[in-house]
Amino acid sequence: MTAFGSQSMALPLKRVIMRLPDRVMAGAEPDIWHYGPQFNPQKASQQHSVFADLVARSGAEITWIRDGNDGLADSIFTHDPSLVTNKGAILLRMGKRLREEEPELHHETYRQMDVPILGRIEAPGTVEGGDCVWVDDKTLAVGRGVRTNQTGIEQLAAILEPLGVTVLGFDLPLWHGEDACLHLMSIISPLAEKLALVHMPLLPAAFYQLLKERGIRLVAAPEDEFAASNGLNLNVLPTSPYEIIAVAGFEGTKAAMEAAGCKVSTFEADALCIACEGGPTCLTRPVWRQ
Ligand SMILES: NC(=O)NCCC[C@H](N)C(=O)O
Repeated sequence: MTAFGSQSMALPLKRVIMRLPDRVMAGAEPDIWHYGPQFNPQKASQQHSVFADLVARSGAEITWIRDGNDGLADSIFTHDPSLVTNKGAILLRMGKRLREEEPELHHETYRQMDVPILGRIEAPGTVEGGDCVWVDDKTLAVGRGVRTNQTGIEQLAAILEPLGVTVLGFDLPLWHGEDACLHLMSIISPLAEKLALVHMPLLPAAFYQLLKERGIRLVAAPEDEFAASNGLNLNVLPTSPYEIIAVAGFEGTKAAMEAAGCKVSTFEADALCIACEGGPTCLTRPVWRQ
């Protein structure tokens, strides 16, 4: 069995699931997928390859989902179709209909890795991984919005209850509408156990209060960079506490993380992340953090 277990957002990343964009994004129609004008599949592939090198150089092992011509362009955002706990993986159910086949790809990958399946979200429930944030190893915050609904949150809570994990739902705003992607992870990225980068204006107030109560220090990302990046300045990946991978070009956000003690590596991602509404966190499904 492959080692697994991940009830933290920032412990050293040992293994992730990723998917190559080269074939699955090749024919993607931006209007169908809600991708922006910077979308360019060849450039996206090159940028993904630079990002994958950064992940590999951090010491994390990458398990690749099988490549193919299935046209599931968003399946490169492997953070979303499943969640991994210390007792196994949970197959989620996507709120974006174009993504509904993706949890089965993850199922196949976990079978190959011999990672047990702890449970799955069933219709009419929906939960996307980008809406799930481990506040600590016994508390999972979940954003209730366009992608994740109340039924899904209740199913997730029932699956996690035997592990002693409390699931807390927080309402997200509609922001840019139901076709756009706004996950809870679009407005917070943990940087270390007690440190997180946030876009303060969109944080659910009760979630903000919970973070404060738990002693988590919040680093506010510059608001103009959030607007300029479509929120992707904030979607950063800790490969270890204080070791961060971020999208290039957002110097204020980088400086804010550095001032909080982080070491930040960047990669160009206009055609990949900014165009397709998913950043470094979204491109990885952590399977093992320890
Ligand atoms: N966790 C994330 O924020 N994932 C980003 C997913 C982007 C993808 N284009 C989507 O709309 O689902």
